[in-house]
Amino acid sequence: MITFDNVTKIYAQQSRAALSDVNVDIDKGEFVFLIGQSGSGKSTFIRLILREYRPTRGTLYVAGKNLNQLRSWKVPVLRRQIGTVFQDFRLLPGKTVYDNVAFAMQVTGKSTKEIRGVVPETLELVGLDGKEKRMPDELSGGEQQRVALARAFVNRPKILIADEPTGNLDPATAVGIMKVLDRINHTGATVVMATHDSTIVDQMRRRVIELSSGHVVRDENEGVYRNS
Ligand SMILES: Nc1ncnc2c1ncn2[C@@H]1O[C@H](COP(=O)(O)OP(=O)(O)OP(=O)(O)O)[C@@H](O)[C@H]1O
Repeated sequence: MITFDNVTKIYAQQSRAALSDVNVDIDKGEFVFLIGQSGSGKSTFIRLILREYRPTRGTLYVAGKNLNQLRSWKVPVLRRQIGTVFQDFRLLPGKTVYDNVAFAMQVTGKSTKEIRGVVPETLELVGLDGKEKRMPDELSGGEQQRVALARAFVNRPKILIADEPTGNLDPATAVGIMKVLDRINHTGATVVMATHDSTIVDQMRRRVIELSSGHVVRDENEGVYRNS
């Protein structure tokens, strides 16, 4: 589903590579934690998958496409196959929970009938049924992140990228968000989550890819945050 083939990324005006000779293969349906200190290259890894940048060297394949060769006008088609959530939720403040999620379907041209079927089902999946009419500022942080997850997943993308999704949440709330991500993963979606949350990584025991100064220094199944 995602293949980094000897990928190096050097930003303009920088001498040091943000990612260096990265070789990683992520299969359909995998759940991967991306860990590493601040500046180790996690965001760069994610931004390359989203084709915000191209590799300086090496080749990147996502959902069957060679991103080096992907034409700019096809990038939106790629991004429709990738759901994203971030630490800061990024909801539309003037829209209800329902409308925040429905909007993601409207922009891809889905019919009202389809939207009326899929949005409630997705809100139930993330544990928000009954809260459809609330505004974002009437929700807790955990609930706002659930809305963001519903919005990211409502079009049933093949890949879900979560960049520090629990970074603003207390530990108990974070566990609830991880349960939702696990549920989404069990529907067959590939999940890549960048995190600094060692407790979560240690609890979940999924594949761990650790970056250090742009290099993959560890890639192990059922991994933990710190290798002792
Ligand atoms: N747009 C950019 N232009 C130049 N250098 C950049 C840019 N974005 C990131 N970098 C540099 O690339 C390296 C990797 O940064 P990156 O943001 O990928 O790390 P990170 O692991 O996501 O860090 P954090 O945990 O703080 O989000 C750092 O040295 C950073 O300063």
